Amino acid sequence: MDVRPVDGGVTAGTARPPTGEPCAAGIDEQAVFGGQPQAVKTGSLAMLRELPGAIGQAVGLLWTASRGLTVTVLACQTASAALTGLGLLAGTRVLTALLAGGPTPQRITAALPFLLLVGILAGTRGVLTAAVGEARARLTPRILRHAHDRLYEATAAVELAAFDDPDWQQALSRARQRTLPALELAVAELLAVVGAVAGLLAVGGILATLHPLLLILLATSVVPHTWAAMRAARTAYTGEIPLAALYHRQQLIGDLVTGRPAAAEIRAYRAERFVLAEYRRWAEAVQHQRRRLELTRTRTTLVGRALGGIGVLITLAALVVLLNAGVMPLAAAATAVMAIRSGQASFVQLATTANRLYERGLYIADLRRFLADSHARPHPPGDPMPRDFAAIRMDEVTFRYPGTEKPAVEGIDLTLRQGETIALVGENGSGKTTLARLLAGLHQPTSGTITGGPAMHRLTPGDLRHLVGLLGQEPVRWPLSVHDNIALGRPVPHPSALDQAISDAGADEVIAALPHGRDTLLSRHLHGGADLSGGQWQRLALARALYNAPALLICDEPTAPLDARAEQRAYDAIRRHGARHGATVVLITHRLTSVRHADRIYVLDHGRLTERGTHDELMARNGTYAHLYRLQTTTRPSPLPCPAQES
Ligand SMILES: Nc1ncnc2c1ncn2[C@@H]1O[C@H](COP(=O)(O)OP(=O)(O)OP(=O)(O)O)[C@@H](O)[C@H]1O
Repeated sequence: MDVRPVDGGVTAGTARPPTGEPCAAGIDEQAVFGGQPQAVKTGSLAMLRELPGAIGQAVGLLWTASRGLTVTVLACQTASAALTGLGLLAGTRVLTALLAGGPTPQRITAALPFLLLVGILAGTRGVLTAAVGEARARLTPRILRHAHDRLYEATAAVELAAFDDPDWQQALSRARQRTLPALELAVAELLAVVGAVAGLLAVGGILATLHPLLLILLATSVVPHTWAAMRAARTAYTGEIPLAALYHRQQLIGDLVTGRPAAAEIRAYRAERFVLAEYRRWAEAVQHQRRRLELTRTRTTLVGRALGGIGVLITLAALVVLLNAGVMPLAAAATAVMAIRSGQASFVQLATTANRLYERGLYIADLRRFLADSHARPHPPGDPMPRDFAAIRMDEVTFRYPGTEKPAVEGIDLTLRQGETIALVGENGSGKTTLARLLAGLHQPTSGTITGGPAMHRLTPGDLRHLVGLLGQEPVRWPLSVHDNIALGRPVPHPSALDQAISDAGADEVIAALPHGRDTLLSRHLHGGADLSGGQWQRLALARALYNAPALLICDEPTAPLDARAEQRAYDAIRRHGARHGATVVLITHRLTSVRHADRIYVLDHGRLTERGTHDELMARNGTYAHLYRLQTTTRPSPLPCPAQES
């Protein structure tokens, strides 16, 4: 029994593709295919055991998509196979009539009704096949839509921490890349399995009626074909795991070569030859793997066909013996030959498609596991918080990202009062963004408590949207209209909210220059769309953060891409927002001249709060803050006047 992985990786022991040859020169297979995949049994016995479950899953999917169409499609497929059997029986009657004694016109006349029946059966079968095709064409998009819906719904509802969990990320990528395409194929394969089983039953019935020995002859002739078909299908599946991983790498590089984001840098660094060489390396590995798979498949099929030929010879010889012995009439023998050939085709179809359907079942089970895992990690719901809050208090808060040992922030004690402006400063990686996300309730502490504030675990997502505005370092560039980029589907808090947010953020100048104003689509990939510079996007993002008049405004490096005038205007807007709405502002920036008038400044070092106080207190203390501040103000001039200096 084979034990194979199914999640895009292979175990160290099975890292090599099926032939056991190396993957391709210069490619580290372990690095490509992954580390600790989950092993799944895909041997023949396992397949036979698990197949009913896989069929049940596929039928369940069809049933969910449409009960009526499911019944139609399965009934038509079964009826179509039954008609094949009836056609064979009618054919026997035609042959019997034609081979009987008497004048030819009389024999033809006797055969005519059966000939007509053969024609009618063939025609009806054609209609049923068309009906199956039609029902399938209507079912498949429904199934895909349903599965996509559930995947996106579960992903949108999952807690933020899941995105930092490599296991969840891998499961998501597997579900998107492999399960969804597999669903479409599973529908076709389920129908093929049903058709093959019904066809086999019909053929088996006919052969048993003609002579029970014919059933054994059928089995003799199909075993080699069936073995080859199953083996080829399994080879394809196991070989596609490394192939998918290699193809993914090829695509990543291919996207860099053909995509706009990397185009300038590739040219500036003269990296054209390097990226092309890298692309070719992966493309060659993909080609190599494909060739190997094809070779194995061809060899297996050849062996199967050769052995199948021997089986057919044995069958024919046995039929001749039966004829000679007078056990079977000639017409029955001719029908037996046709029935055996039809049975062979059904067997091979059954072996191939059942094997594939089982494999699709593995992918579908992946999706189910992913959905279950995602549903187990929802945005924690809770009691709605009042729109205003008196304070947010953190006690001994520690947070570790999933799969990491070292805490990103550790032992944080901090109280943030309504209407205050605080600043988080510290070197790269010291934990500022993580702490801000904890304050916003986007992460839950690994240990310690956050109370009194708009922590997401105590709020529904809808409540949170009223409380927190988040202006990040790299705001999302939604390929939507300017209006939607700012409002993001949130209800209008007051009639002039949009105008005010746009004007406060300095986005009015940006919008004025766009061809369709607020209706302009912001993506050059869309017809009639426009794109913005980094600073212009940032102004829209500030408008997005201010739009809903949040009680807690978190600004993480809000002005890095802005020009001096826009930076000044942005800080003015943030300050004005705090004053107008009594909002609390958390400011994260490396430009220390911008934070000196904050109510309190917190200094983070390796995830711990090491200093806290006003600018003057921290300067007097002469610690890290004072050192960093002097470094900035003495070695290079401040890029702009401190916004607070003006007020
Ligand atoms: N998604 C993540 N998964 C694992 N570790 C992370 C993740 N994001 C951040 N970290 C780690 O957490 C620590 C704190 O990161 P954080 O982004 O909070 O720092 P920061 O002070 O905001 O840095 P910067 O000034 O560079 O923006 C860093 O050591 C970082 O490597």
